[in-house]
Amino acid sequence: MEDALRSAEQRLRVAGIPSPRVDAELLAAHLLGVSRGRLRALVLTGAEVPEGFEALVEQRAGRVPLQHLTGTATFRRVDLAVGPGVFVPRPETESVAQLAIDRAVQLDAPRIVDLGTGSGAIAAAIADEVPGAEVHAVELSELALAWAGRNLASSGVQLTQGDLATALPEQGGSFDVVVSNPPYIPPDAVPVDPEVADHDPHLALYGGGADGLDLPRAAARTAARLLKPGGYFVMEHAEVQAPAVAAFLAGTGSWEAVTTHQDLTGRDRATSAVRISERPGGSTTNGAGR
Ligand SMILES: C[S@@+](CC[C@H](N)C(=O)[O-])C[C@H]1O[C@@H](n2cnc3c(N)ncnc32)[C@H](O)[C@@H]1O
Repeated sequence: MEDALRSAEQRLRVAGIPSPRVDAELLAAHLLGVSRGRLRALVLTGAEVPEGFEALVEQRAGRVPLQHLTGTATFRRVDLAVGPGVFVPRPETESVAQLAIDRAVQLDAPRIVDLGTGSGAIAAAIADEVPGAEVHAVELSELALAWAGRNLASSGVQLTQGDLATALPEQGGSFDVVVSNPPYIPPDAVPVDPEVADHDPHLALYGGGADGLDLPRAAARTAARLLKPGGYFVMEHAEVQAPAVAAFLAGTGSWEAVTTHQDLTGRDRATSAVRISERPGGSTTNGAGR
């Protein structure tokens, strides 16, 4: 098998795959139904290359996402089924989920909503890691909803089809945490990687407006509507959008403690804020007596 893995690695390198050896091993492991660690042990024993391996390598060389070929994406501690029609969850979003989890675990029976849930990644991770949480997830796309339905079936997460701009109209002021990784790419910023440009749904990528921030602004408005005073909002965005996101949150008068957060590579990829309650006279308080 080592020879086949080497030639697959070479084929994938030429095709521009950033991690050719890892991808080759993961494809072989997928076909054999074993972990990558177990695959390495099998390689040492001289095991045969699995049937169908070259065909999968060719598809990967054609820049079909690895996760579409294996049918799985791992997000924090959960394995999610993914494929055509749904956004493949990204490692940087794990840090956004972490922020929501860190807040939620401090609360008794917190109510949390994930706006634009896609595969259900953030909602599933929160349900997995926050005992006693009531988790909701909202998604507009029929195709993504089907994947999320499958991934969230045994999680207890309440999945709703709807627009994040108008989501959960009966539940205003009742959530402790709102988390979102909304579409945020500006219309003129076409993704470079074919895996993204050709395989992630456009509905998952483009945020609307010249700056790509129409949907993030809508998510923030919805978060302000859904959160209790003192509730926590955290949202992913592009690095260059961090100042604009902080500015529009600070400018609404609905938020305090607006904070930019870095991902694991040190880039400004998320912003959080705490909901202030509105008093009749227009002044605000976070509900904590200040
Ligand atoms: C960038 S993807 C993130 C998916 C998932 N939360 C994740 O982090 O992997 C954005 C998601 O928002 C959904 N979406 C786009 N517009 C929406 C809208 N107006 N209302 C609700 N969901 C929307 C897309 O279909 C997509 O699943």
